[in-house]
Amino acid sequence: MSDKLWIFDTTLRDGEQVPGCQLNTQEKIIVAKALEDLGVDIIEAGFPISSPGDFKSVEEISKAVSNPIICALSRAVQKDIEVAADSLKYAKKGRIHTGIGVSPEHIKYKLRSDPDEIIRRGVAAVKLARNFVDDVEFYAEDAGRAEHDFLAKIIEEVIKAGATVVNIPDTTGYCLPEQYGGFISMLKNRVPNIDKAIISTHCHNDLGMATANTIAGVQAGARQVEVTINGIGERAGNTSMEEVVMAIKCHGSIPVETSIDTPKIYGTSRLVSKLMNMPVQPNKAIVGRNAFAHSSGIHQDGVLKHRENYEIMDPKDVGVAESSIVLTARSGRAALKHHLDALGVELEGEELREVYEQFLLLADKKRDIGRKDLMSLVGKYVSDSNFVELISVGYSSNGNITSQVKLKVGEKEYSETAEGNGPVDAVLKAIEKIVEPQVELEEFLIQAMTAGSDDVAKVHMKVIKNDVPYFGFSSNSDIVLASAMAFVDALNKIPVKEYATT
Ligand SMILES: CC(=O)SCCNC(=O)CCNC(=O)[C@H](O)C(C)(C)COP(=O)(O)OP(=O)(O)OC[C@H]1O[C@@H](n2cnc3c(N)ncnc32)[C@H](O)[C@@H]1OP(=O)(O)O
Ligand SMILES: CC(C)C(=O)C(=O)O
Repeated sequence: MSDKLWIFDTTLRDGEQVPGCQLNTQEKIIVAKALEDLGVDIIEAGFPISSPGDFKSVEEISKAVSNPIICALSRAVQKDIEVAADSLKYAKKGRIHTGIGVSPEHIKYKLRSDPDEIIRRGVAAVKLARNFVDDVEFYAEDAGRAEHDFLAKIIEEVIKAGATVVNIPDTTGYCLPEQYGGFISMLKNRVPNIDKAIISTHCHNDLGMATANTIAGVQAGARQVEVTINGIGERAGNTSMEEVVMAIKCHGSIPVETSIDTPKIYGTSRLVSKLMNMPVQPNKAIVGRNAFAHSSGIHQDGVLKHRENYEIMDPKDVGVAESSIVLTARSGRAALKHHLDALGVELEGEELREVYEQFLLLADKKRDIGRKDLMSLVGKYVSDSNFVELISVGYSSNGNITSQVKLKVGEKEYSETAEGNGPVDAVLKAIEKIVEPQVELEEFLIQAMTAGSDDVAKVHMKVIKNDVPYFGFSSNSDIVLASAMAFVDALNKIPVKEYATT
């Protein structure tokens, strides 16, 4: 039987401490609802004493969200705790998170205090918070640099005072996994009443150890993890939720389970990144753009033969539709063939080898090769199916723009007219009317080849039919005609049998 691992999300508190990432109340509510939907157990919604805006956000999140516990942060200061309690008045389940620094540095230089006084203030803070809520979490700030004896003592005392969760933060991101796990084991072994509280991890990433330390903490007995989406947070950030959740999911040997609905991870990551205006680094584990992108030949061949050769998790499990095979100068024939097949160009043997040689010459010059490049490489191999034939294209403007299009589909000729917000739109709409069942136009790119007004327009188009993408290309000095030709080119890539109902 696995234990429950409580997921405490602090994206809206520690995550929001990232310079330039502050959110307004409405944006915080959007994130809080997404976190609820994702399945987090506790949302740390803010530090209410810090500003009227943060107070309001905690209040509004308490109203907007019903399943997770809503947590408000405070120092071990009477006013902070009273204000935190007030901000939680609408929460169905509210928690006050209070605490104080416990390392020699914090006690001496930050708080200008002594160990006995720190224990007294910690205990008083927990007792005061318990007057307002039953759920009180105590943080032993900078526990990662604390002395074991003192940490064990203060944790014992705050549990006696009523703390239901004890948080052991590696505030400065200093610990190595063995050391951090050692703190948790030490507390489990030495604090007589430790089983009366849940031990929580809160790790910072200053040495890139946040996830490793959190996992070490869980392996040593912590049953709550404090995490943020995309690992955002003060300085180098916090432990990233997606990493911890997926590490646990991938390693059945860690005897805990979470309530996170993992296919919602990617969407939540994008939402937070967009609202906080904070791009996700491309190589970020789980949610980075390249997390499931394979760019070198040996890996691509391996993935194409059997995905698990190079993937330890299914991208769908975290909400990424599929892995991608990116064509670069390090790609091999397997990857090239994979992309050509997707374009409907089936090459083998000598033909494939010939195109591969050309591909490498191009790939050495360009960083990555797109579909347009491929189409120009294989132009002579593309079958020129003319199932759909463009006979004529015209349009008139009389206030409204109306197109007239004549197409031959199979053996039959069709004429259609359509209105649009410009000639290109009107012409494409008329073609869409003729070509049943409908295709969906997903990408449409017009590029000028030179800079003159007599320029030739290059058009690239992607249409979707039955979830399969088809690409069309053309060039002409008449933009409207070039667009119609690219559309028809894409339609001709669709297998003829798909037009059976026409
Ligand atoms: C580890 C964490 O606390 S992470 C959260 C960090 N987040 C924030 O700091 C954002 C919110 N903070 C704020 O808005 C402000 O700092 C406030 C409202 C809390 C305090 O503002 P001010 O009263 O102007 O104090 P200031 O920020 O300059 O200094 C912090 C004071 O709190 C004290 N303090 C710091 N942590 C604690 C604590 N956990 N318990 C008690 N006192 C503390 C410091 O020693 C310092 O006191 P001093 O002025 O007597 O030396
Ligand atoms: C408030 C505490 C939990 C904190 O953010 C830290 O120690 O890093």
